[in-house]
Amino acid sequence: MKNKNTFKRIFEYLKESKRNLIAAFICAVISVILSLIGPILIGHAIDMMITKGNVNFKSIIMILIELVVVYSFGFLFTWILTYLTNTISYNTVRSMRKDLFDKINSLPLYFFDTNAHGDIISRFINDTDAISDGLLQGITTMMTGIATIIGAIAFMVSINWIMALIVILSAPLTYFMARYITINCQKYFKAQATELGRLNGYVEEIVSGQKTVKAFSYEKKSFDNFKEVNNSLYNVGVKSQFFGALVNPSTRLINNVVYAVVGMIGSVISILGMITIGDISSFLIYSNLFSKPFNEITGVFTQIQSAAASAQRVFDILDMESEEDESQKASINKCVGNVKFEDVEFSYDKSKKLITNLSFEAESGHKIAIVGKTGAGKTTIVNLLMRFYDIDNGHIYLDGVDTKKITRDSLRSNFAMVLQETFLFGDTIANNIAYGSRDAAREEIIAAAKMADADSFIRKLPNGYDTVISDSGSNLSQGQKQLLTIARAMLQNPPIVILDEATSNIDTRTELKIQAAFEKVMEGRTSFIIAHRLSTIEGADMILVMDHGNIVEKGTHKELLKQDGVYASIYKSQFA
Ligand SMILES: Nc1ncnc2c1ncn2[C@@H]1O[C@H](COP(=O)(O)OP(=O)(O)OP(=O)(O)O)[C@@H](O)[C@H]1O
Repeated sequence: MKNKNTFKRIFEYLKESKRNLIAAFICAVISVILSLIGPILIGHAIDMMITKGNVNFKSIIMILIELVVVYSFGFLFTWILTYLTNTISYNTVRSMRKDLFDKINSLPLYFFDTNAHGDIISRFINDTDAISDGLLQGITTMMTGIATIIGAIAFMVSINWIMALIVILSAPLTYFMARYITINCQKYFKAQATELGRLNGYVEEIVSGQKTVKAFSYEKKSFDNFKEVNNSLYNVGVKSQFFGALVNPSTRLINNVVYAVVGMIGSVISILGMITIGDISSFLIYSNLFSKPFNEITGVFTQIQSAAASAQRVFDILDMESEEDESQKASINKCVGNVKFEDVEFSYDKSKKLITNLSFEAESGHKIAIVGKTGAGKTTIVNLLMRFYDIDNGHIYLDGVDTKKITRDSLRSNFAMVLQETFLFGDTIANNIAYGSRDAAREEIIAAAKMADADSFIRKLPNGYDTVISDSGSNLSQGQKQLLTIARAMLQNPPIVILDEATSNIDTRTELKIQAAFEKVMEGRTSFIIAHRLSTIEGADMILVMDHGNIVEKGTHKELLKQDGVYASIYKSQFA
């Protein structure tokens, strides 16, 4: 049932290429008709050279010329057919990839947090490739196959209907044999696509985490893990081919037996004078032409099944629930920057409560520091502020407007984030700074970089602002990357900023630079700073101390020290 639905959905995509499909079908029919005329001509030629000294050379030469013309046109139409089917298959897969990309952009962050990135990439690349191959083979073979079968039947019946009946009756046998085998190996094709995705996921993880792999001397273990996934892909691959490869030879076997039987019967009725040698020759060619598509169709069955399994994996993503449609929601322009959390409840895993009753208010221009031990829920506050995740209960207001009632885009355009894990794109430094402000002029980019104190190091790079960042910034230091993201936030110039202090990998001098840049970016903006070193937040307007998802203390540095609670104990431990 699922398979049937998958084919139906592939067919929906094929509809986009309706014109090309019709043209391909016409080409298929013409090339088949041309290939079917050949055997009749050959039969006539044979009948013209029956006995020694009794050969009609003139007519044979005429037939040869006709044959050359027929086969030349056959070549031309087959070539056009191949070109058209390629276009159809590429177009279909292009549309699928477009839909996939569109879908990926609309999926909630939860999807990326819970799925291996390599597996998602595999669906994009390997699975769509398998669909393309399946379509290419499937369309050509089906079109020419069906036309050849119908044409060959007509020609065979016109030559001798008894022999034709024998050939035709053998066809279902071939079909059922092929079907039986392919149904049985379908599960292996599914497993193959899954294992390929797993392999992709693993390799991606190891490549991007190479530093950690090396630091922990994990090479051997990672190689063992890789071997396990690789072997399991090998095993399902071999199993699917063990059964899949049976299809073609077994159908050929049936066809060859039928071929021999028809030859024998033909020679008997020819002795009885009911059929000429030329007709038997033509008939045998037709019987071959008739059975060939069955072999080919059954041959591509495996490929089509593999394409269907891959298509299912693509459709699984397309069927996932996107973030809620916001076309009816209002947009907000630049806000003043008043933020209010009111009785907010939220948990990632709905069976495990995290934030149960969180309320606080941040006035425009204020600096709010969020502190707490690891896993306390600091990043979660950011996730909720930006609506990367939606809250389960309560309200978050921006300038008094419930953020659920406005579009995510307009909400997010009021924020800039500088995270610990900086992400840079494989583009120039200038374009990376202008990522959130695409229309920015070069002078504005440079001014932002200067404010973030990034200008001096950028100028020392081989191509200055036009230096292309390689592999998400591996040619830059951690501190330099963070300065770039601060410049990005400066350029964006939003009313609210979210800053995540870096905890590691930064030398003291760069850290001071970052601190200074942070101070500048916070000026005149509502700012949320996830602080790890309490020395940097003494001047904050409000410090939220978090534990187990909730705020356990709230106030200024002085007030919290006076309370002598959690904050005071963390502070003392850092400055003891
Ligand atoms: N995407 C997620 N899915 C499920 N649980 C999550 C997810 N992200 C975080 N959590 C859990 O939610 C809790 C709060 O995590 P959060 O990342 O907000 O902590 P944090 O205070 O920012 O920690 P850190 O200082 O280590 O970054 C943790 O128990 C964490 O395991």
